[in-house]
Amino acid sequence: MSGEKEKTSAPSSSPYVEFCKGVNGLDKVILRESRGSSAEVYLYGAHVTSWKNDHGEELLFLSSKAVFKPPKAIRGGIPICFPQFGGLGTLDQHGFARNRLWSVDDDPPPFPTNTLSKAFVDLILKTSEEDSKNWPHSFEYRLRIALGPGGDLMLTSRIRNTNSEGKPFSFTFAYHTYFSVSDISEVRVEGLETLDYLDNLQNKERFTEQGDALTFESEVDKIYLSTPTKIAIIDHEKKRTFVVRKDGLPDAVVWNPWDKKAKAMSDFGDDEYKHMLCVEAAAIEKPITLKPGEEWKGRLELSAVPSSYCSGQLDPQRVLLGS
Ligand SMILES: O=P(O)(O)OC[C@H]1O[C@@H](O)[C@H](O)[C@@H](O)[C@@H]1O
Repeated sequence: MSGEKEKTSAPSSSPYVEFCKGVNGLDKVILRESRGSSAEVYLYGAHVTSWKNDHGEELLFLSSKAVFKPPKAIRGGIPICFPQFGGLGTLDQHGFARNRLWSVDDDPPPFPTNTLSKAFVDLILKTSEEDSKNWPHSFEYRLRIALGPGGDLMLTSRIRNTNSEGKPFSFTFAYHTYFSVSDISEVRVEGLETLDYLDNLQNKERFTEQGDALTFESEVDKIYLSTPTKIAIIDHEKKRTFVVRKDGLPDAVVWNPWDKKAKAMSDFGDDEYKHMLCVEAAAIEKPITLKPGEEWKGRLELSAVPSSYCSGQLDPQRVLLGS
């Protein structure tokens, strides 16, 4: 894919980008960086299902019961919620992008910033006749998924209104990232303390978070509002910190189904809630509105770094203020 200009029906692979088949023969792209990190992306949903560091350790949670069969969305990895987050509209839960077959975009418009990465793939989803019945708008959604030389995973969404009759459209959005954690009761999230949130478990009522980092001992489903561009997920047991950097995405959803909801989900193991946490960079409270011809950009950058200890406590300043 990298550097290719011509449109070809079967994209050719390189040492950095391999086009192959995944579960159930679904088309899959593997990105590899020279130091050993990798990522896997299904064209079904433009869904990242794996992100490994240069030691080959998996950083995303993927359920052992995930169903790789349309129209079910894949449970785990990074589902794309577009054009609707959750049930906030008339569409099916989380919109349709996560259960559509995307195409490889052979000739994407140039990116304003130069990326050092050679391990990237550009995907595209356009309006289909079927979707326009429920969401009567014409759009082009371009997604670049890139692995940086240091193993960072970067997702850039560019969504354009291509309506020809002058109609604007609005949407809500989330990168529904499932992080893999050693034990949910040993995890802290920093960067969301003192913020307002809507609690999905209490009719989306608005509350204010206490001053401490978030910890987990029961089901959580909250939409934090106007969040900082950097959030840290600290896994004490693994001594690993995930850093989420986001741009164009003011909100952040934190979700763990805990035991009862886990049992109710057919594509999720009963105990798997212990090993995952969703922290989702999102635009929910204020939907994005695009006039015809306008484009919106939303960027997610994930990195995983070894945690450092400072008098028995992880030092949040180093994580959140460090570059
Ligand atoms: O089962 P789904 O459709 O993938 O959704 C999973 C969860 O996704 C979260 O983003 C929502 O806040 C939760 O309410 C929801 O349960």
